[in-house]
Amino acid sequence: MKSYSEPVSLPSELLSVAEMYQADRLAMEGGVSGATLMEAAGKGIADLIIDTWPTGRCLVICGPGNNGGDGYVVARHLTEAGWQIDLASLVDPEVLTGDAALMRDRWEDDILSLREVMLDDLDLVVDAGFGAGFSRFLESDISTLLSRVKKAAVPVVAVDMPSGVNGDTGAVDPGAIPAAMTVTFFRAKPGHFLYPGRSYCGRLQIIDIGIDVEYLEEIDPETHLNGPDLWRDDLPLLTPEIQKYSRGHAAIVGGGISSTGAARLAARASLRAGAGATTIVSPPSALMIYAAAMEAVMVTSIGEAGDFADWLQARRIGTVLIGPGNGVTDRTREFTLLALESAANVVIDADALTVFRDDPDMLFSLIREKDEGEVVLTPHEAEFERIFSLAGSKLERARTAAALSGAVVLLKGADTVISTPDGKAVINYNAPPYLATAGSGDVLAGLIAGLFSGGMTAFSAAATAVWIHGAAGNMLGPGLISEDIENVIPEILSGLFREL
Ligand SMILES: NC(=O)C1=CN([C@@H]2O[C@H](COP(=O)(O)OP(=O)(O)OC[C@H]3O[C@@H](n4cnc5c(N)ncnc54)[C@H](O)[C@@H]3O)[C@@H](O)[C@H]2O)[C@@H](O)CC1
Ligand SMILES: Nc1ncnc2c1ncn2[C@@H]1O[C@H](COP(=O)(O)OP(=O)(O)O)[C@@H](O)[C@H]1O
Ligand SMILES: [K+]
Repeated sequence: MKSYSEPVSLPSELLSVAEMYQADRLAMEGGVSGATLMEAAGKGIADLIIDTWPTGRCLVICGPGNNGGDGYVVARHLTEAGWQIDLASLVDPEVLTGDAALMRDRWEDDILSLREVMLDDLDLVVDAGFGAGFSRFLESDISTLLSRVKKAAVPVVAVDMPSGVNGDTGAVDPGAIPAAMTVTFFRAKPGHFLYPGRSYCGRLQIIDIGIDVEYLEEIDPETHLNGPDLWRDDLPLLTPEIQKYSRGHAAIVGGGISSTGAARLAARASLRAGAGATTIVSPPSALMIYAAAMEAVMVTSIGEAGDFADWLQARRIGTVLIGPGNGVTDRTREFTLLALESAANVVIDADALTVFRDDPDMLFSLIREKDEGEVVLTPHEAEFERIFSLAGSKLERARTAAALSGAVVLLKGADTVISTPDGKAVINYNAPPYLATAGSGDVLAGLIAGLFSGGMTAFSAAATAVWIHGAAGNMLGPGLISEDIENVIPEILSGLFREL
């Protein structure tokens, strides 16, 4: 199974299953019948198949609902185009109702039962078993058929969702099989982009079936795919009068003598992302290491927590990043609390999250009480688990965590989710697996600090940083190490600024 494919440009709105049904309803109220939508859906899929594969023999698997209805339409159009079609129903076709029953009636050829399905000499399978309406689990006769399809190694085209993949959560039934292509309608769903669902979709195609884009205004979707359209206008623009401190001064709290790399990576990324100045706050014992290693990044030595608070104020620090390589220590904890009490924006990463594992509520109440400045939390799954014990999809967990903590929560991974406390969320999809390398999270945290310093909001800074990080991963490709990432930031930023 191919687990990573190069990103393509797609509409940014993601609709939950309920929002998709709402779009469907609005279209019907607007005068487009359900049968017209279904006909357009099936015809659109058949056209894509005809454009992609040479004419051959295809098995269309039809389920009990409207996803199955789409399957009957695909079968009819492929037949008209000269394909040889076997059509099998997962249920007694008599149980179909509404538009699906209508499309079944327009199918003039045989309908096979599961037992009658032959998989020899097939060129393609169309999976129109279950789509948006899938719930519970795949029954064994269906799983058995799907596993036979998988064994036959025939390419599968999934209608809307691969059967067994949840459109809201990306959860996958053990009986589901990966598609070569998934064709969905109007707008994609979170389950197309959240793992493991994403790796079952193959190439995702979104087709227009006659639902007016104007309905998006009424639906007002809360989830988007991450991309420049969402935050390009927030990028900090430089004017001729600008000077370094008006571009923002970021402080990166550094760790002790044996773990200085993380803060160094973060500090350089912060400068690259646009902080006018960046200073590493070193424990006195490690000062020489930081000082010898850094050029443009400044270094200061602070031992006592009280001195840290005074320094933040005196140097008018706009953004503090704390956590990378800091150690799960009293110092990390005290400095985090002081940063939250200051007027600065705060990015809390790595050890500065873990250090609150026994009393996360204390952290959250300080974040919620913070007068000035915003907060971003950047946990990977294990760190997230330590401070939030939440069940549900990655999207639900990030949303709930943001609401609970009062911070923007950035839950890392191949499908990083970023959510605001009021539930606005993005799913990132441009990050290649080359980024799974030591220190890449430190660079990400530094990018957020730099963008935050430049004046972006917490949500925009987080979303922009994750997208730039992903773009860097794609530019660098195999062999990437975290030190490389900063080198391609200027080129990526130039591209973004050119589009302004
Ligand atoms: N929303 C839209 O705009 C459009 C939707 N269309 C199609 O309609 C689909 C949604 O239709 P439905 O709401 O009928 O949903 P589905 O056809 O995806 O599935 C629902 C049916 O499957 C049954 N079912 C669900 N989980 C099951 C399980 N584990 N085992 C056995 N049976 C199960 C349900 O009882 C119901 O009969 C979409 O995926 C799409 O393919 C298209 O026709 C075009 C327009
Ligand atoms: N398989 C993957 N595909 C894409 N991005 C990934 C993958 N695994 C990790 N990443 C990204 O790499 C970064 C790793 O961060 P983190 O886990 O904090 O590592 P570290 O602590 O070594 O810096 C995160 O931004 C994460 O989203
Ligand atoms: K399907």
